[in-house]
Amino acid sequence: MASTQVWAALLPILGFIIGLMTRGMSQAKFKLLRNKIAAYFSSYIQITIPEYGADRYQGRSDFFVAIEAYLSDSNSALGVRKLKAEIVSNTKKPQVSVDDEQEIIDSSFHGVTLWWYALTEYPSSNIIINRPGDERRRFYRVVFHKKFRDDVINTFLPRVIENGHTVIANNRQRRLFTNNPSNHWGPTNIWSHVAFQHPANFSTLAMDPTVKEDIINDLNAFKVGKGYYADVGKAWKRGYLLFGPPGTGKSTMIAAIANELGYDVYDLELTAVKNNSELRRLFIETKEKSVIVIEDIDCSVNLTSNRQERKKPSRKKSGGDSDDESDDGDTKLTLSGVLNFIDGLWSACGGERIIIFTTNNKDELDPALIRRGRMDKHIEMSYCRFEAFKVLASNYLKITEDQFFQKFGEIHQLLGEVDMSPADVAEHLMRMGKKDADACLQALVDGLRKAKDIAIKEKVKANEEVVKSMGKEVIIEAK
Ligand SMILES: Nc1ncnc2c1ncn2[C@@H]1O[C@H](COP(=O)(O)OP(=O)(O)OP(=O)(O)O)[C@@H](O)[C@H]1O
Ligand SMILES: [Mg+2]
Repeated sequence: MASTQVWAALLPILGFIIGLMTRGMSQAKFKLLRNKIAAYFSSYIQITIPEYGADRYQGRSDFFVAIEAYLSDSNSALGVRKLKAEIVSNTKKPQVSVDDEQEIIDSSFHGVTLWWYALTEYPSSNIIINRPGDERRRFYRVVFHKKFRDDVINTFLPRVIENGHTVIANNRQRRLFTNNPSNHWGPTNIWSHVAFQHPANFSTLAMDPTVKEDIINDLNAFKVGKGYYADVGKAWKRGYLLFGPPGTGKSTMIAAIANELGYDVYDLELTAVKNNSELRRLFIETKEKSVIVIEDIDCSVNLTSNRQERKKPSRKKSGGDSDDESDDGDTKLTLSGVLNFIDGLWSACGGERIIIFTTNNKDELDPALIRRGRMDKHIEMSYCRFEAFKVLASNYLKITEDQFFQKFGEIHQLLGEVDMSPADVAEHLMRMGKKDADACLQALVDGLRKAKDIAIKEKVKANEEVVKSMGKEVIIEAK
């Protein structure tokens, strides 16, 4: 009762103070102050996320940046009138975010109402300003009822961070990295990069449509598979082995995979890697959401013989071949180092990586390198058959089977008899110097006929040589 009387006496004084404080204040600022006071007296709590931590040199807080991205994309932000746009390095378009002093009402979390504020403070004390921007403190503040405290902290805020990261990933200019030889490493330039702008995608990739669909499903399941991988206790990564003759689309497929997933690409040149520890360091420096590629793995380094040499001595441990470091691992790149790279303990750091090997000679690879679990999916890129040709015809000439029924029939038959790579077929379909689509198709028919003649002649010659050598054997046996 006594406290009620005290409040009754204090309220007019409080009203007077608020009146004084808000005199001449803009409506937005008044709203902020009102909410601050409400939060203070009511059962609402607030969490503040500053742009920089105690050490400004560590850069902007990841949490702050994620909230900025989350709010720029959230439906709740649609009602906000004041936005700001900046060109941030490594982004494809201007990054739009909510401007300072704005209030956003967010009810995306099971209908719970949360209020977000984008705020800036200018410290009044005389501080020493070292860098432009140091004179102000920006932060986000989220206010909500205290009964949702645990849900907000344990579920909502982690979701905000995740959604924010997704928005940032979608807006960022993707990069193609390549490793520098170790004698060029400075403090940071272990990988160099350029913007990744390869136009390949799955709709323009010519291959068996069922295999293509299977790969797309596999990739999409991988992308959303974080929980699944955690449940089954596996690192969140997947290995693909692409094999097939030259010009069948292995490199094109890598670009299509990176574009499909929206990942960066790390093109790892093994010949520039001196030893196993260098390889491990390169791996640690890769970021998640990336495709790590080793092209022509059979030609890169002599990994097969390495393993065979190492099989002979008895020092091979019994626990498998991925975790034993050979003595020469400090001076050389060994198979053990590459196996560790793919699925050793280090490979689990970060997660969300696709590792791709390509080769023209799958049979020459060491089985340990490509066993399931390391290279989970083996994809054969084969010579161009009719289904693949139809995709190329549509890509290059914008034509379908109904328009050139007869020519398509002839090509169908020839592609069943002749092994021609999609790269060669594509070359015939290029319009360079040809009058129209019909001329391109005719060029392809001619090319296929010629390839067929050559193949027949080679077969006849090979048969003759077999007969000749058999004849020699018969004579030797008769002797
Ligand atoms: N399956 C395909 N679909 C669409 N285009 C293809 C396909 N295969 C090859 N091409 C075309 O041929 C060119 C060469 O293909 P790519 O470099 O992907 O072959 P590759 O299998 O990586 O060859 P290599 O084994 O020599 O590295 C590409 O630029 C692409 O235009
Ligand atoms: Mg290639």
